[in-house]
Amino acid sequence: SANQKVRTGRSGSVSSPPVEYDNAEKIDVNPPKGTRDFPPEDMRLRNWLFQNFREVSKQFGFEEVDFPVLESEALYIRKAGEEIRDQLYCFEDRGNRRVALRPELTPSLARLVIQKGKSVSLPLKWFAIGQCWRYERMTRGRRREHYQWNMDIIGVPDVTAEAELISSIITFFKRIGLTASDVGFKISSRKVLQEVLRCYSVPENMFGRVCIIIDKIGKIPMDDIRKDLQSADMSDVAIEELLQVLSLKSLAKLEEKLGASGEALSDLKQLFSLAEKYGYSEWLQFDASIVRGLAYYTGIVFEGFDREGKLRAICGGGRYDRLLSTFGGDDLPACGFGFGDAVIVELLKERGLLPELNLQVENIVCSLDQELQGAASAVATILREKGQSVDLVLENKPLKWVFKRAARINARRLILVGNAEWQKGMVNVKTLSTGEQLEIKVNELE
Ligand SMILES: CC(=O)Nc1cnc2ccccc2c1
Repeated sequence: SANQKVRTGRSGSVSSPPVEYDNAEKIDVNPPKGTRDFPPEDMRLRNWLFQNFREVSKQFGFEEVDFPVLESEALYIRKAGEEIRDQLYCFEDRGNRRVALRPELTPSLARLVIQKGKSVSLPLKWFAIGQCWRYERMTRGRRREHYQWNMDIIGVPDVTAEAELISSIITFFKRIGLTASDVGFKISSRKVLQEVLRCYSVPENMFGRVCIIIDKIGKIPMDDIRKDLQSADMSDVAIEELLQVLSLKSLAKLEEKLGASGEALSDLKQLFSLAEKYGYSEWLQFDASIVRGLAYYTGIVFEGFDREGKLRAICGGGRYDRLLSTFGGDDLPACGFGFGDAVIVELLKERGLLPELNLQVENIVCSLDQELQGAASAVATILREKGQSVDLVLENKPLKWVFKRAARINARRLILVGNAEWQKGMVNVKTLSTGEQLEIKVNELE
């Protein structure tokens, strides 16, 4: 804008020092493209969602962890052609470091596990709720940030860990009113893919890339999928065989295809039998086409979906036994999931399950004349020290205004501090729902 003195700072990608804004111009009061504010009513819903995430995590014995939203870009540079890489919110900071706003939480968790090294006893059961970022050309008008709930188990090689993680998500779904007829989980294992690729002697280092290509099935035309697979050194025969295996929806059919000896089948059989014991079999189905879009998964993968098929995946996760060594650490068996804050809210809206969350203040306290303002604040303090919430009227307002505010903030009681009563050490307490009015000694307020 005219008032903005553009400094002839250094050009290029190095982030330039802030420019001077002359605030005579009106600033844009909307948040940056693709981001959201959380005014009170939205913040109540977000807090309700996160409270449920937290309580389930606690119920499963997980400890909360957190990491910086800003990480070294190096954490996310994987060469498998992931979408998350194309959309990395990365830049060079003023110390010329390549940094990125985190697109996911798992790499930070892996970094912290390596940093903690031998000083932590396994298994680790950690959870985090954090804002994640992507930089998309706004042509797609999609959001550039969302919050993710992550739960990870580090140090357990068996599928008992995956079974426990799925159980925690089902517990969450049940808490917010969703049942197995609303949502389900598609389960597979990347070892299915691995066993097929080995049959056709596709080099191991193509594994991550092939997974990312397969994850695009249903999102881009099949011809492009085939072309991408050819560019990943796969023969046409191997491609057709792979696509055939990926269309399988029963473990019996998979066994016919791969034989009973592979790890893929034994992992899946064990997981489905554990599901039986947990009592959540009806929530799961085998679906060989599920690979998930992150290169580092190595075993079981799963995603939560809405059975009406209108929405994108609700959550997703899997085993990633090799991630730590890609950061130079010693490998540890690991599995986890990410659960975003967007699709779940769309689903709850669809199902009419959004909770009614109103501001609720117990008391509104106001003085009936100027010189009693101090008395009113003393009454507010007494109530607060008893653990009650108080909205103290801070200006000299007419009673009509006070009643209107009391209704808007949904106060249970109106406490009026008036001269005559105050002389007797009393206040006037009005229960707003019934209109009942009492004179009560200040020190008998509860
Ligand atoms: C539906 C939605 O908001 N998705 C979303 C929004 N922001 C992200 C940011 C980083 C990574 C994934 C993201 C995914």
